[in-house]
Amino acid sequence: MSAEQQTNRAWYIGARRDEVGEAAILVGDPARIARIAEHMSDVHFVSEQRGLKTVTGTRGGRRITATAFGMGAPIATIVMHELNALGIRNFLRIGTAMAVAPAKLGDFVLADGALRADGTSPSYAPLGFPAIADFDLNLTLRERLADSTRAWHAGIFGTYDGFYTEMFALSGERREMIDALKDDIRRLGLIGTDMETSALLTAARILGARASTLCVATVDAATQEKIDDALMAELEREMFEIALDAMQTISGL
Ligand SMILES: O=P(O)(O)O[C@H]1O[C@H](CO)[C@@H](O)[C@H]1O
Ligand SMILES: O=c1cc[nH]c(=O)[nH]1
Repeated sequence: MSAEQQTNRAWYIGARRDEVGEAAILVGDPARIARIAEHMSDVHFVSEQRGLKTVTGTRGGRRITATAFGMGAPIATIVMHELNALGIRNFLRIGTAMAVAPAKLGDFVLADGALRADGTSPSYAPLGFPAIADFDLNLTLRERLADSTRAWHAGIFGTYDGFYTEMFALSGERREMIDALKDDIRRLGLIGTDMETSALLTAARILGARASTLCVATVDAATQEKIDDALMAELEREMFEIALDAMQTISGL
């Protein structure tokens, strides 16, 4: 696919071309930007616009940008699209996902692809078009994950727009509907669910970029149990290291 039109300053994230690096890490939570910056040197924080925070820093001699999109596929793809228009061709989303057995709370889950139940990816390509992660990037991530002491799983994610209607039930009535969806998810052998991966993988292919998703499994799909904050903080630091190592290694496109 050909690359999208290029720009020197992105509309929503507000970054100029000289403020971004050669690869990008996309996070949801804006609080992760200051924390990932601690894992890089020579950091530059881009002026925040619309709550979209961006930092660029050096890791292993490469400039890497991290931007926080907040939540959900529409804004995640806007951020990817704008960084791509600034010249970035390598993307990794890192964050959290709901775990589907055999993945357990605290495991890493790597998306080889994703079921497209999001509403944004059809604006990039029809539903028959697969949402597949970049093979080289995932090989690099697999090698790095193999060196970690944590359990990890690679497989297909499911990406959904409705957090309280498709993933996490607050009421008993919703719980029954969501449990029925979870039965399908288990039958299909998905390893995790989130709100962005299928849109990002589809958009990246169309934009001529490579992309993948690496998450910590933070909510158990069957029980709705959540990971505790101390373990999450530890896993987040490990996830930053794995992601930055992979993005400093991967090159080209
Ligand atoms: O990966 P993080 O930023 O934690 O985000 C995850 O949590 C949010 C709510 O489900 C969604 O954006 C989802 O993908
Ligand atoms: O339950 C969860 C946890 C993280 N991310 C999601 O999209 N869902």
